[in-house]
Amino acid sequence: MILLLILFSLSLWLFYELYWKRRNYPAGPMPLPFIGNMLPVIKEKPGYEAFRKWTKEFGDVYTFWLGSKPCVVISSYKRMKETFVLDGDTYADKIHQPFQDQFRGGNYGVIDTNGHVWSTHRRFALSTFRDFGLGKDLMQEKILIEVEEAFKKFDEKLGVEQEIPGVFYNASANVINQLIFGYRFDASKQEELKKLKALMEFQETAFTTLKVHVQFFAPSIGKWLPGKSVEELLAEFTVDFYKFFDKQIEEHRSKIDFDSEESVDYAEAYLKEQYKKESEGDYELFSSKQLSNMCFDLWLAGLFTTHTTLTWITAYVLNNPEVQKKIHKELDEAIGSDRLITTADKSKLPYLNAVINESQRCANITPFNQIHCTTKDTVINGITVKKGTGVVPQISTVLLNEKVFPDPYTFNPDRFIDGNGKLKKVEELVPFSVGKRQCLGEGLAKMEMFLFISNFFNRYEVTQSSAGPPSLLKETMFNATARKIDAILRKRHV
Ligand code: HEM
Repeated sequence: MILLLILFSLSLWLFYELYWKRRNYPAGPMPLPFIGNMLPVIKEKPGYEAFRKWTKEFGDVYTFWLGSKPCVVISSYKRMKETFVLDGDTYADKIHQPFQDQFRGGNYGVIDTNGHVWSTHRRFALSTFRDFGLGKDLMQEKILIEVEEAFKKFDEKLGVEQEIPGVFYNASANVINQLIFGYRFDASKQEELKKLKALMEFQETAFTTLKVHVQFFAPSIGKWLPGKSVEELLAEFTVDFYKFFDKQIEEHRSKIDFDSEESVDYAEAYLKEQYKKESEGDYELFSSKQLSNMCFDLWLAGLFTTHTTLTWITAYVLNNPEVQKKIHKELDEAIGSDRLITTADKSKLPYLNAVINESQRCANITPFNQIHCTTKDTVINGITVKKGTGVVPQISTVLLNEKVFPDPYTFNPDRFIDGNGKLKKVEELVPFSVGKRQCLGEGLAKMEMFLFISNFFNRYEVTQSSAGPPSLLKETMFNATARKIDAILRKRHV
């Protein structure tokens, strides 16, 4: 009798897991109880192939189960445009995870917030960055200072093997810190930078343990596994970051001239807006806690992605020496000296821009992308999807779509060059995602990539180290981080 009862319960449970809970979602791969569809993604890191295979099998709208949570995946550019762009408001929210409130101290920041808080602070950050970039060209000025500082570092070891990503890392950290807090990590601030770098490295490795992965997708199982929990790791990693941001904010507050209209960095612009709002009686929207969370989001999102992409571009070029020859030929014809290249030169360098585009496509640094969620009941591909359902713009599948990018795993910048030798606009190049949540730092990132890469290859001939070309393997999940790269640099203009 007991055995029959167990069998009956088991059958009911399997019926629920394998059929009933899935019946109102777009068809997709069969999820396993507790872990959902994570196994194929983990098996073939960083997961591109699992998503491509499901797109071929189920089409460009299917359901992927993150543990026990359904997530509707949109995996073609056409459908992403119909949903995330043309019906953007319906897809603008983000899935809320309880641990976010815990480490942020509430519902703060821009990456994880929704509604009025999110839209106000996204708009404010964008307009502040736009003022720096367009009105005064402050952004380019700051980046070019870092280009020259990076040159000084590289020049110390000309002709011998040296590590490239570390220099790009410091340069990217200086750019984002200049924009947020108005200063760079010069010789007197190296200890500070070292500590922040250690925290970033901790973050990149600590969250890759089995326990964290399982806890994220199947919390009920994950919590029993040995090791540190997501909550413990987040507390450990974020506490010192927030200390750093709060210290900078307090220093700014003590020096600020609230009567001057001009602001030289984001923190100053924010504090002035806070002052204005408070004098109107609003103490909530521009709170101090929100400012430290904004700094957290901008600092981390801005540094990790840019540094990783700069490293990948170098890795792809080192693996393709003929590409570097073409870059040098174009630079010699269009620039012809070692003067600093600026954004005014961008249109003269279509091949270099094509190399950056192709590197971003191949680097494909967000294999899963962020999980959005629907703000109301809606219909996707004829299927009703309830308010609050997870939805992902699966950009990595679009970047590897062989109909748009034939032989998608081959690095071929020429696919972005048209018959007249001009840069081709390819809409499916979406490394910054699409729609209302599209990357907030896209303008900054594009400027950084162009100024660093054009000036780097204009100044140096870059050859591989004795270890050979850098590995292009991606072994981590969710963030396709680049490897260590050693190379030999020689000046091209002497
Ligand atoms: C090559 C560099 C970069 C790449 C490839 C990249 C890519 C992305 C992607 C894929 C998203 C998620 C979009 C979505 O939810 O659908 C995103 C969001 C975001 N990025 Fe970037 N990013 C880069 C650089 C930057 C920089 C330099 C900053 C900082 C200034 C930044 C700040 C942000 C923020 C704050 C968000 C969240 C936006 C929101 O939820 O409204 N990113 N980025």
